[in-house]
Amino acid sequence: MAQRDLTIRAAATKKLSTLSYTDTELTITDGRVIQVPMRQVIGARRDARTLNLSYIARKKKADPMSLTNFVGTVEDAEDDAVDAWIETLLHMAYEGAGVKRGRRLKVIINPHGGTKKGVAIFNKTIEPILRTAQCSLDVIHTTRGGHAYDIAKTIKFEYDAIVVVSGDGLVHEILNGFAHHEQPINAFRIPLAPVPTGTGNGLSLNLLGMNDGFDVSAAALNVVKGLSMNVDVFSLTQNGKRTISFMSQGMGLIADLDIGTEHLRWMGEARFMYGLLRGMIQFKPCPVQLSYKAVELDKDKMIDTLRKRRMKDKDKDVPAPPSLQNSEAETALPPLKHSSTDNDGWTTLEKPLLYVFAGKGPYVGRDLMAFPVSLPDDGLIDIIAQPVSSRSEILLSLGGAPKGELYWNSSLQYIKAHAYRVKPLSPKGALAVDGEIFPFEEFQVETHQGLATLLSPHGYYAAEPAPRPKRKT
Ligand SMILES: Nc1ncnc2c1ncn2[C@@H]1O[C@H](COP(=O)(O)OP(=O)(O)OP(=O)(O)O)[C@@H](O)[C@H]1O
Repeated sequence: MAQRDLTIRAAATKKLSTLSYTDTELTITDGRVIQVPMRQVIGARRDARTLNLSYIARKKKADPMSLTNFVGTVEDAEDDAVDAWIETLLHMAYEGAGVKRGRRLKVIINPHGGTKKGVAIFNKTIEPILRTAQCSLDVIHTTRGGHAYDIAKTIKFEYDAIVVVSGDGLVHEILNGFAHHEQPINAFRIPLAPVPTGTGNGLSLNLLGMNDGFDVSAAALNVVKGLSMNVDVFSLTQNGKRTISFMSQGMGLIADLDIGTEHLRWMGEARFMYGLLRGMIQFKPCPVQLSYKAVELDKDKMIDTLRKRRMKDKDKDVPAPPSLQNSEAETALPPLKHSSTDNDGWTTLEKPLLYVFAGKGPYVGRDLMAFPVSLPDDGLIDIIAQPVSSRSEILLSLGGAPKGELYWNSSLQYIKAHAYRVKPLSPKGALAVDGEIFPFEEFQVETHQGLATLLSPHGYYAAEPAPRPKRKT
């Protein structure tokens, strides 16, 4: 058993400091007491008598996370004892939590994503964290649209994860590249870890939560320490062409938020709120017919299922990482289960609609928790369909959209389904798939349970649905 306490003289303060740890926490005591959850410890090394501890933490409560190094001279232990102390600490910080040390990473950076700061953020903040964690890096900057698709299509099975320094658009490209890989199932087993530097960073929000969703150091920590989480993805078939979608398909008002505001990219996230207000002023109905193969329509039951599942996930031991290689027979992309003429068990909604939005993962952006009861791997797609109602009711419901209060709007239909189909009733309209513009033409969507893999700090989506609002008396 390694010695649990070390005394070092801190280089910064020259004070004597005690270092100790439990299974879950590293504690540094030098007058102050600094407690660092073991999950946030990423490195420890000894150079002669100097000990260097590295962890990701906030300096002050309101600060973003950052890489912190605690350096000092060992006072009370032989080199061998210090090395054993370091090894036990690192074992608890990594293997003890089911995480491999020194991950091999493919890093794909879109220099043009969002406000074009991806490269600078990677160099200044992300790379030092990954290097401190002894990760090996194979970095590529995309040079054009479609580049990430090509990289994913031919990716070799030699990486523990792909780090996507960009927005949701690049994730969409990578998953579609996997679908055209010669071994698609094995390609989908490579975990993706987003670092939010795009305009739309819904995936980061879903994995890291509202507090950390835009924190690039928290995203880097997820790259180093995240656990594999299987997630459903969708096949969207339109005019015989099959596209993989991982996040959302939006029509009507909701699509206008995304694609009607492309030219306002400079606004950053504010562009979605602008799109929303503009859409509310126009208040155009969405000319589509929606049909779906439903599994659940009861909002209370969906909340209940989410709660039970969350409790199970929190109790779970460290999950075994999914194996990267499948047998030959299992490597083909799953065939489609639902034809475009399939009507058995399908329902058609015969109401004029203001918008239809379907997807996976609670958040689509900071301003909108559209699918609060979404589960990563239930094999279902969550669909919201808003029948035309009064402008004031819609505005009121959108007011609570960041917290998912939209869900409780009584006129909003919330459907969990295996598949759905949309037929446009007019040639004019907008369709956004994972935030990208698609032709406004008939399409069908079905789910593939647990096909893709993400790195996650929790093993579930980091979002808490708003409770049912109390009725006014
Ligand atoms: N070097 C490049 N030059 C121009 N476009 C690129 C380049 N690399 C990738 N792209 C394209 O940029 C698009 C946007 O990517 P991404 O989602 O990462 O950023 P974003 O700012 O969030 O954009 P969006 O809001 O459109 O999703 C992708 O469709 C991708 O094809």
